[in-house]
Amino acid sequence: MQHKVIHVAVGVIMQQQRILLALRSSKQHQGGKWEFPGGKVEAGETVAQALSRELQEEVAINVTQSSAFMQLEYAYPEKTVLLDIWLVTAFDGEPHGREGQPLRWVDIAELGNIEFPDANQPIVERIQQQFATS
Ligand SMILES: Nc1nc2c([nH]c(=O)n2[C@H]2C[C@H](O)[C@@H](COP(=O)(O)OP(=O)(O)OP(=O)(O)O)O2)c(=O)[nH]1
Ligand SMILES: [Mg+2]
Repeated sequence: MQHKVIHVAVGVIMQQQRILLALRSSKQHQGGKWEFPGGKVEAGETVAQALSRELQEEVAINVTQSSAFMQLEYAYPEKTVLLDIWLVTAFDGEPHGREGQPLRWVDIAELGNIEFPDANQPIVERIQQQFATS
């Protein structure tokens, strides 16, 4: 059966070769896994607007510099998502989990060791390709 595709704004928040991750609560879809903060694009919003809103709501930052990074559609058994992934390279504020979720900064080189939602593998590969240090 063909379901509606859920459009999601996702922020790869980068600072000094590290990326900010948040733990999805066990009650959420793909719960217990680490994610790039973000959420669903609402009707009438641009993706950039959704990204700014979600990052303010979830991790209390104000995005000041971002650029489109990649898009990826992924079919979970229960829903299909279109992840619209943006690189956030500057922001105001000190990130904290406004919904009680733990946050962590992870070195780009360590991203391969993190348990992400199943859709995220190509995102991790692309970040590591583009920002490899050694
Ligand atoms: N934010 C985020 N969502 C992801 C990632 N990878 C991935 O498959 N997803 C999926 C999980 C969810 O089905 C969907 C995002 O929904 P969400 O739960 O963040 O949406 P939201 O913040 O608007 O939350 P809610 O109001 O519906 O509770 O995208 C990721 O890295 N970050
Ligand atoms: Mg969310």
